[in-house]
Amino acid sequence: MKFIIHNSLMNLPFFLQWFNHKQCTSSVNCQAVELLIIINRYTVFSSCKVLPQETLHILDEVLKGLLSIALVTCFLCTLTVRRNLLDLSAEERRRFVNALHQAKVTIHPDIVIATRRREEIFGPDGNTPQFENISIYNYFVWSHYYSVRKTFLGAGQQSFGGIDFSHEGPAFVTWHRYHLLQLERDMQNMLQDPSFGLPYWNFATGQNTCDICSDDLMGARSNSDVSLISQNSIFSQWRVLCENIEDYETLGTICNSTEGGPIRRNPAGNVARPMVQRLPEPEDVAQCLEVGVFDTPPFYSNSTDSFRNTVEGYSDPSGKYDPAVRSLHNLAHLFLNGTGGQTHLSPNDPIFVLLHTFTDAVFDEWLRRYSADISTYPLENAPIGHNRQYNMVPFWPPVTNDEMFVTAPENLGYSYEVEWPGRALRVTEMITIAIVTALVLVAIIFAAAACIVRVKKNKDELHQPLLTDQYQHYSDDYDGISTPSQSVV
Ligand SMILES: O=C(O)c1cc2cc(O)c(O)cc2[nH]1
Repeated sequence: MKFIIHNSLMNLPFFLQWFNHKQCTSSVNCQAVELLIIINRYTVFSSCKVLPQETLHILDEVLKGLLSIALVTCFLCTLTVRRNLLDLSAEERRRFVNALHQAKVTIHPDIVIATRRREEIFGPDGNTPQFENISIYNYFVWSHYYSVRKTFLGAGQQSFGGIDFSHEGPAFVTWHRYHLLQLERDMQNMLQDPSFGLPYWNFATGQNTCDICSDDLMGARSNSDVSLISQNSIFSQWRVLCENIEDYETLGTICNSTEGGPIRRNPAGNVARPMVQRLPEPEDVAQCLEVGVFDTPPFYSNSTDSFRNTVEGYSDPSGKYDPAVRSLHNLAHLFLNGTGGQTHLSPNDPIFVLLHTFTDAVFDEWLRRYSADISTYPLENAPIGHNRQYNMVPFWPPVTNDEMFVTAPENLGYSYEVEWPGRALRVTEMITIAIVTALVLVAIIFAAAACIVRVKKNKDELHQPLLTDQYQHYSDDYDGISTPSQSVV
């Protein structure tokens, strides 16, 4: 028992790092930390009887301090709000763009990347480990590349492209969720600001222009080359990682930290593919959220009536699989028409971050509406890496898909500030509403007519001479009539 408390004190940085790794992921986790510390307090009292009372008191105070740190961390974690990029003030926009650039040029404090496969990881002499430092943002790029990279099968052989740990399967949403969480946490640490939240790009505008491609945000189009970013944007200076895909595939190497050419982006400019010249409609999001089943066999890109495949964008927005269709997330990637449209490269364009936070917001809304129903998330038979309890490649420390299948505000310490579009009415619904409205109108007209008739009838009755008047008249006449007693002879 003494070991536990000693350990928790000595390993405080590690402990907080672990705590942070879990992103203060839930109030349950926060409570667990609280409980752990409280338990330790009591173990001090119960097991360290040899210590003088004063020391126990000091230890108790130290532990109370730790508890406060943990609780403050919890409190700050819960403050992360992901907002619409277009709603940020000029100052907030500037800070966000600067933060991204800082992440692009700051060496990741904890991570190095492997640049060779396991067989060659110790280098040609067996004594030169093949790892490299990498920047925070480039690690974000590299981990996405790694998740989609082809498998080297040997010199002179075609690499195998059938494995994708992050797309075309149920893990699409969970993998990208953790990918973003990792970047957000790394940036929070870099900025020393635990409330920093990644904004989102609501790409479902139905427009054929990129509304966030301005120089105060993700960069306008260059005047000199339609597929480049304007010189007025810092992103025109960014250089792309993992470009040399042919080399990796033929030599059996892995993308390293060497940067190459500039980001290419030509929104709506794919003349050969008119379908990707326009962004998804707001209605598409509303329709996608109506698909209540998370995923369906074969848990792949040809799944039909699957929420995951619909938001990923291999189905039409109502959930019907169609090989010719690209919608929602896929359509937004292809609309960018450049670096952001190629899976091994796409995170090099920082729009990737915003496109995926929005996709994650749709996922989170789905989780909320359907009470995070995980029953159709496959335990087995999904593509490799996509089963429910499998670790997501290549994240470290290991994290499984089901750990990300939880509502974000309650479990992961962040929320989205977003309003969801209402779904347009179907023809059958419109007909039903028309019939009901017509019936109600007929009923109102009928009731009004009945009322009018009744009022008129009452009015007529009111205009009839009163009995007293009649009596008066009779009486007047009566005066002129001789009474029976006055006998007229
Ligand atoms: O062709 C597609 O549907 C497509 C392209 C593309 C690029 C990307 O980075 C993704 O993450 C997905 C994706 N889908």
